[in-house]
Amino acid sequence: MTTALRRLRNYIDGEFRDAADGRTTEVVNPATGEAYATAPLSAAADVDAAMAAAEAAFPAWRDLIPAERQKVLLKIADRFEERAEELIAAESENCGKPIALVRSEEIPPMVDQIRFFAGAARMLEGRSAGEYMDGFTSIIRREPVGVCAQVAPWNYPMMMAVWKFAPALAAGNTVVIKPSDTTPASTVLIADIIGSVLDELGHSRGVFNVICGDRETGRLMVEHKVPAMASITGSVRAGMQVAESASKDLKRVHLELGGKAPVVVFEDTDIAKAVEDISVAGYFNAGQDCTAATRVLVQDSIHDEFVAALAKAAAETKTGAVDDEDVLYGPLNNANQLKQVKGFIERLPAHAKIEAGGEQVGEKGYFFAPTVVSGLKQEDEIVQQEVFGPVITVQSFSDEKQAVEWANGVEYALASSVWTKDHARAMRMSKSLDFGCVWINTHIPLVAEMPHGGFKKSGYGKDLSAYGFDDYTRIKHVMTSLDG
Ligand SMILES: NCCCC=O
Repeated sequence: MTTALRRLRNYIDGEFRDAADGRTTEVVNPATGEAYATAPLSAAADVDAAMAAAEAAFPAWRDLIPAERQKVLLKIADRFEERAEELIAAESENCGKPIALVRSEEIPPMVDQIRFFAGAARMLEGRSAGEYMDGFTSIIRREPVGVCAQVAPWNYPMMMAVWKFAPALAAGNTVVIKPSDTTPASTVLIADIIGSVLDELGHSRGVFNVICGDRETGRLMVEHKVPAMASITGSVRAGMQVAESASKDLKRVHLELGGKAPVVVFEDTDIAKAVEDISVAGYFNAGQDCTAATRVLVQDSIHDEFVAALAKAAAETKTGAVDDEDVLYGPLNNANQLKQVKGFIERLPAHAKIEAGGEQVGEKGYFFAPTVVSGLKQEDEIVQQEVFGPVITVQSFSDEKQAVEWANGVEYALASSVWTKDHARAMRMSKSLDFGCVWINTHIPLVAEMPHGGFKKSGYGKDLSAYGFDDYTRIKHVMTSLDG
């Protein structure tokens, strides 16, 4: 007996709609490998409709006093809490994520982040107004950018949607957001939540629109004439395409494109604590995290002890069913990602050694074992490229200079960490590490008040924080004559 697939829809101007031409894609639960829903495969007509709704809603939303936008965001945050179990269920089915961890690790920060941006809505800053030429006063207006086209990734579909819509709406922009084609369910649910709040508080539902679809849909959004800004979290390849498309009409671009975080462990570190924290930061969310503690560089004097402890921690780490509370992570997000991760392992050079894991787990779904690979060289593919799977690589370094050179010797530059009891060394390393974030004796925590974003091929623009908020605004100089 076949069960009917649930039908997800776009959310445009306050209405749930199928794609105009009726095309759909199947949405697969990665824990089972089975389709559970269909989602629209949106094309130009759908993108036009969503952009038109966001464009029509923009003037009224822009012109609200910030306190009114704050009220909307605070209510959205409350509603996220009230409907948390629905969000958790959707996200867990989207991604195969352990239910208990979505509840404890995703819902509270998301709610906090929305509340942070609700506050930011009332903190639109400009530098001092004043007389910079005799007889004239200059002031700064900080304004929203306009309609924002936003493309979210599949690793944290709900949270990345929050990182995009919350600062954009707080600053007075309107939004058209596209979830990944593998994970649309939680974003469609978010549309229901935001739409109902907008309605209750008397605002146009066109302020927030969701378009489901694939890369081509994303391209149509970015190239569309309406949005003033394109924001994407995704691969370097996707980011470069967005930057190129956006350059045709000089749209503002905001890119978060992944990482290859070095985890630099010096010989004076507390090995047991470092191993415990690094294995959680490397395997959480199946390593599908752009800041994952994926690339360990360990000082040669403690290398063997450290690798043995890391391999033991990997063997004790559990992946499995969404309702198993002992599980640290679920499956890889999709069949293609499983193939990618397997490919990295299959192509390992002869000098590499698999210390733990290295294979798929179970026959159903896309689970992969917690893996440790040692004996690697700086130029190896698995050291240079983002694996986005539960794989921690280990290299052995001799001194601080070599550690810095290897840590910085990749094209990504999002996050990093240094592990040492020597404060001066930690401070020297935090200056030398060429990454958007340096953690000291920890790895992966983030807070709404601090920026998340990288350098080099990790992209540009910040998420979270007042810096992220500013990215969704533009500044205008107004100069007035004092002669009347
Ligand atoms: N830990 C959150 C990282 C966001 C991007 O993957």
